[in-house]
Amino acid sequence: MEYLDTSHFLSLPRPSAGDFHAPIVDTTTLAAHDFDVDPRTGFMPPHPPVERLLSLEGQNYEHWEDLLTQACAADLQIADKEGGLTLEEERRSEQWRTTVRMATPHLIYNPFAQIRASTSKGSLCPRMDNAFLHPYPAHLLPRNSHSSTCNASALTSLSRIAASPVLTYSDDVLYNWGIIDTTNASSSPFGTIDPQNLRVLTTFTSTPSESHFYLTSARIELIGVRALSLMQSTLDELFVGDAIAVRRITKYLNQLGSTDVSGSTSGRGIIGEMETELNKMTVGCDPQVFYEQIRPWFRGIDSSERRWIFEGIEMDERLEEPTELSGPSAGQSSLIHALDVFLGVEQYSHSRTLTGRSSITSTPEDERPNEAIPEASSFLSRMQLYMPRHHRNFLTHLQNQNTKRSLRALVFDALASAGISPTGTASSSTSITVSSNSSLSPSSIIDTDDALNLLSAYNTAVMALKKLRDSHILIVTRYIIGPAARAKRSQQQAQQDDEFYMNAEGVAPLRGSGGTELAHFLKAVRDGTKDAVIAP
Ligand code: HEM
Repeated sequence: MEYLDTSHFLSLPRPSAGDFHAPIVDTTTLAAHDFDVDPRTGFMPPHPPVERLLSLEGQNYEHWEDLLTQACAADLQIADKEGGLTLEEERRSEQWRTTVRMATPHLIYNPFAQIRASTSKGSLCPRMDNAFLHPYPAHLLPRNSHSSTCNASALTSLSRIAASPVLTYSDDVLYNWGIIDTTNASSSPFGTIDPQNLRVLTTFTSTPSESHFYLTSARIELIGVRALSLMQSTLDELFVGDAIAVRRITKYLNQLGSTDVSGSTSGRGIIGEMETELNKMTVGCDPQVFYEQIRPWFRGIDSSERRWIFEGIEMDERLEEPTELSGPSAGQSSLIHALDVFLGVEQYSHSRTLTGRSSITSTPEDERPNEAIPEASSFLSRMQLYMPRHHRNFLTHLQNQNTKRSLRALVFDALASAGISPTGTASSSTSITVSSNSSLSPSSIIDTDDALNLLSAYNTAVMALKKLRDSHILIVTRYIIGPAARAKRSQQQAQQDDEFYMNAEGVAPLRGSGGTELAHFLKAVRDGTKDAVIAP
């Protein structure tokens, strides 16, 4: 590279974790691996994450691993569990915290190295934070608050790269798996990892329900690999933008969303397969176990009832108390967001106004911290902070592609080209006036059938996504809203009709681990998805 001028784009450094906020143009190629998206495993790493990180770049992580192993062995319990902690449980959790306090001043935690290793190992420190935090009994807490063990250097560095010091979806799902039968590691018909051959590495509760909860998401990620591949093919065809491209894109969209697809393993489109897998949550994850034992471990600052305290923060004046720390949520999955962006649905489903937070709870403007992404960001933008950096870049890239050549614009342009207005009225002339910024190539003429087929395939894919969200709402109802309502109104008979709870009055707004007022938020996202359907 020495012969290139320093201002040549190939000479520009690739943005590193530390340069996240630096104004450097990302000149990396558009190859999938630059975004840590593997053609066989998508957002999951192609190889099983290392189970025990001993050292990385000359730094020893064995002590951190030991502390985590000790936390698992101590069978730590959530402090505000039903009936509270027993004295023995309290003693065990305090003993472990003391070990952490004594050890951490001597342990170096380098989040930069950790994040570079993220494709092979989920972050240790965030999982430790949650283990430190949630078993803390109220009467032992300073100022009756939670406390976190994130040390000074970790907080400084993490805030610079806008990564979360608490647990994220990628820690729980993307980098928290191993293979059950290693002789059968790639037996999937699609040449990816067999979704049924996965096991979970670390859980908080050691319950099969918690493992099943993570594995369901992991399996959905693996099904989604084929969706990513169709997106890639569609983007290639969008670049061509002629009549053949329109027909090919129609085929790809049918594979994505149709209910009757030849060659599909389930007879459903890929989004339908993802929905089927989502519904299998009920097969191995018990709603009551989830609500009472698992979910409390996922609380973030914005879904906690108690304020968090960051031990040691006062020892470094450069540190600011984080205000944006949501708990892990599949809302942090890049896959569903990618589908939203690709289909051009996100402007409806995740509009800027859809923050997931009520006006009552949002921080007044003059008290807002100076963050890269402001408090009033949409849920989608906020959740991107919790994604691995390359995946976040992938979504940004997809969004940038949309401003140049969007699938949704192609549907409108193909209809216009065929003389059909999106409201269904055929124009008197079938001649085409291709505007200079049309998604179609200048000499392309799209006939009526092709345009209508494209419209139908597009709408079907959007409706498949809406249907996935319908099922998700039912899952959330079964796993959170129902148990919460039952807990609150235990004297009343459990209501059979799940949808009832979504509409029930008098039930205080429940918060998701992403900090949203979940019932209102999820319905708004689902309805927004439906609004993206283009009327034929
Ligand atoms: C027991 C299972 C599940 C529960 C209880 C649950 C709960 C929630 C909640 C409460 C939210 C609102 C955001 C927040 O505050 O966290 C949410 C959002 C979300 N969840 Fe789940 N979830 C579950 C499983 C899944 C799975 C397996 C997926 C993968 C497809 C998923 C995908 C999403 C997405 C994409 C969002 C963002 C909203 C949207 O775009 O529709 N969830 N989830």
